[in-house]
Amino acid sequence: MTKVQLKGVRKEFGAFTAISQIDLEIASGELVALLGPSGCGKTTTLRMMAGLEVPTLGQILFDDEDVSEVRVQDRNVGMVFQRYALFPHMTVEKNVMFGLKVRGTPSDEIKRRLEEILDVVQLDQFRHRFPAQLSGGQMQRVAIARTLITNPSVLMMDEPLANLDTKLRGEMRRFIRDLQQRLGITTVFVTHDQVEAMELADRVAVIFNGELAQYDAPDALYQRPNSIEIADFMGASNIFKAQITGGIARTAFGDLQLDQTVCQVRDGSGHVLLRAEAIDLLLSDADADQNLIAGKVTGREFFGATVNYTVDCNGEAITVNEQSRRMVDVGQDVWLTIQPQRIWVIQNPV
Ligand SMILES: Nc1ncnc2c1ncn2[C@@H]1O[C@H](COP(=O)(O)OP(=O)(O)OP(=O)(O)O)[C@@H](O)[C@H]1O
Repeated sequence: MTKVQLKGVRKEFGAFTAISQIDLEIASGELVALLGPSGCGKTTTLRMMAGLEVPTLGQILFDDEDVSEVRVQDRNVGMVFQRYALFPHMTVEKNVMFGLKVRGTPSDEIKRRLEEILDVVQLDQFRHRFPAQLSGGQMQRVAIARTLITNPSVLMMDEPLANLDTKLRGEMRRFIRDLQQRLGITTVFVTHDQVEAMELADRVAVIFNGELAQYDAPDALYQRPNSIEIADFMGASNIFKAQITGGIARTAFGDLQLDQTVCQVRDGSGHVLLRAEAIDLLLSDADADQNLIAGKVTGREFFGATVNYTVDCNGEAITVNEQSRRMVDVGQDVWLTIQPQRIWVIQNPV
């Protein structure tokens, strides 16, 4: 298990700066997702960790040792890409063994590792098949096995599930998470999918425009984003302007009592973030005595297990998400309520 650190890392391609400066520490055995929109610099960051790109400035350390100048083949990292890059003319087991063969590993050692790894990735029954005879998920498991058999100290995955359909992606996420936890291998995973990052990672590094915008555990990132851009990127639908005065947020639809142990606010302007699933929708105002907002349902989207309501509250459209145990009709007058500790405030800089 290896600890990975990036210290003041910058990457320029000619006159273009892809990464302005990144400091990041990945603990030994941790799974970290690099998350961000297309072109933000995720792959460049991963490639620098792997040794496929040399940083223009800064250092990359593996277990406190500077590896910035160490070549990719000497860094002992395992790479898995979106495209599986399997050898089409080789069977599963030949593909998996390939890395050890070219290293000249003794054949009995290769055989022992092969059995171990085919068992780990549950590919034993497919060992004599060719890549064309496998599903996308199976091919990706071969690609992972081929990397793991070389015993890398760090596993690096660049959008490995991007080619798979939604259901298979879900299965593969659980597979990768299980595998990573069983092996305890330090893993860096590039994705532009927020849900994937949150489901898989111990911590998520959000990269915007070549900078680390936030580095946190998934729940912290989701509940307590440190900017509106991050809140938006993490799928928040209810972000409203507010004026903060004495622990109260004044909004266009009314005053909201805040919990100052959750967000230490000072007086000034900013935005409140109300998670759609944290809001209760009431048909009468008798059930709540604080943070009560009057409104009218103007839209309903049914997703099966859950339903989204759009509620007009004094001209602001608030989204409420609840389980679809009941259905509230469009046009119905309602009240919304939210507990102070579920409100997050993003303040404008002074
Ligand atoms: N070899 C290169 N030469 C010049 N510019 C490059 C090179 N590699 C990457 N870039 C640029 O650096 C920026 C970051 O690219 P990178 O591939 O790291 O982004 P990304 O976040 O992984 O995006 P995506 O999700 O689309 O793969 C992009 O603007 C890209 O065009």
